[in-house]
Amino acid sequence: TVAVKRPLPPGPPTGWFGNFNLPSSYQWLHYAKWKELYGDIIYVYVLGNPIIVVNSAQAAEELFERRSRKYSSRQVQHRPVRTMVVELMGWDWLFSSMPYGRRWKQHRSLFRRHFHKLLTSDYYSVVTKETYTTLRNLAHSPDDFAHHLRRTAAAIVMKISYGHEVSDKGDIYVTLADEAMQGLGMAGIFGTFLVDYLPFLKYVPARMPGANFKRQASIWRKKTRAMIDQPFQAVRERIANGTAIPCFAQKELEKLQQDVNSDPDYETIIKNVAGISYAAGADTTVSTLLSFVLAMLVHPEVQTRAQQELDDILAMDRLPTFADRSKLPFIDCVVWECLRWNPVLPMGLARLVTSDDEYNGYFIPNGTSVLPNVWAILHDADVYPDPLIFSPERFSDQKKNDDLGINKLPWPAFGFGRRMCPGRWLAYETVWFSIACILSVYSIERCIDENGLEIVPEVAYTSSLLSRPKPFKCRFIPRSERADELIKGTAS
Ligand code: HEM
Repeated sequence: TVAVKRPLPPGPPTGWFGNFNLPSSYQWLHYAKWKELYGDIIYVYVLGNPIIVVNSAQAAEELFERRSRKYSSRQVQHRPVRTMVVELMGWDWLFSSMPYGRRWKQHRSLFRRHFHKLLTSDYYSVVTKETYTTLRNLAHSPDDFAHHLRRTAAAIVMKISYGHEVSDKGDIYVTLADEAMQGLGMAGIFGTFLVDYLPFLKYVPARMPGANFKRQASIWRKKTRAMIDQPFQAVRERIANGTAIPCFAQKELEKLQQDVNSDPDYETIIKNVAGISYAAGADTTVSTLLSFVLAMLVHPEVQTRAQQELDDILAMDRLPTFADRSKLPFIDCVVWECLRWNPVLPMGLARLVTSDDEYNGYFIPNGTSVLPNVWAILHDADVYPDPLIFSPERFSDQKKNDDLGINKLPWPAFGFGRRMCPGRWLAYETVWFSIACILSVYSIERCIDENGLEIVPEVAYTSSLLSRPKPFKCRFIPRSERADELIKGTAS
């Protein structure tokens, strides 16, 4: 029999030399537009790199979930090489970018052992303490709300991973990690640097004209190493001098010391897993929280409704606890809508197909990079009516939604299948608790201009791999004298 050659999925035509430029900003919006022209899956061939963009939930489910065996890898030794980030900038310890295989599984299973859904209650006390600190910080310097929210997210993961108490300003490890992450944010979208497509460019000497990327990469590389080495080293030292604070790194290191048959590489795995919570967990959580603040300014009616729900349960006399969760369903809807409205990773994290495949009659070649357009999936108007509107109510009657086949919970914000975000339980609880606490004691209000008119901030997001609201201003005002007392009371 003669094999029938299937066509590649449709997509924009590439020039003779494969000289096609992918959109370099707000990719998700471009690809969502292309969906109207080319459909659910789009094929582009850029300088020898086949790329597929997945634009619908249905295609994402089929490929990433049902065919997860083929679609759960990131880069391998060939393409997409992500040469800039992984090889030149030293992010090889990040298991979110590891190829599917034994090494990734070792990392992921160690991570899961500490961040499993059933274990999130272990972290309630850390989340509560750090959120309370934020409530007080918001009273002292409300204009710095973005900084305070960031501190909460950073402090929670640093405490859990390293037992490190984050200081309010200029924390040593947070500063190190932020500097390293800045480079990742800039280089993180596949194809930002030409060297991603043409890996041999990595051999270009750094002195050469045009080799700016190499000089930049070596500066970033030092920061990347410091971020992963220094806080871990501090835990090792504390164990050695008997002052260890309970945390992920301490527990695993002590276990390792008692295990005579351990794999010598295991300490590296512990170190890598400790480092990833900050890399993957801090900015993602902050972005979601900033989306929440922005949404409250643009949709004050949502804030009123959420506060009504909180007041009915708490009578404005106490702060919420995790035990109140089941009685505050609207706060859950707000969290889901924050995750959907402007997803933190609008293009998810790229995957790699590890053998030839076929989808809907189209051929998908081995080695194709697969980019999930999470933004398009969560803004499909057939599934999320009025997708651009922030409307938590859409999630309030899941039974009715299921019957109508609409408003599915936006899990794609956390990715898909075997590589889905393993930190999602902690992330969700952190965001939920912050929102519940903030709204129970603060009113988030618009600033007033010189003519006494309210300023409605623009809903504008950055176009980086990790998208966050562009800076905006607002006011955090304690809702009452009792609210003020509750905020002060968190210090005790
Ligand atoms: C609202 C906050 C968060 C969002 C929206 C988010 C979203 C995501 C997404 C979209 C992925 C890629 C999944 C895929 O390829 O299908 C991912 C991966 C990952 N996330 Fe999160 N995340 C958040 C918070 C966290 C936190 C707090 C942690 C750690 C404590 C974390 C740890 C990870 C790790 C380790 C991976 C890599 C998984 C792998 O490749 O196997 N995330 N996250």
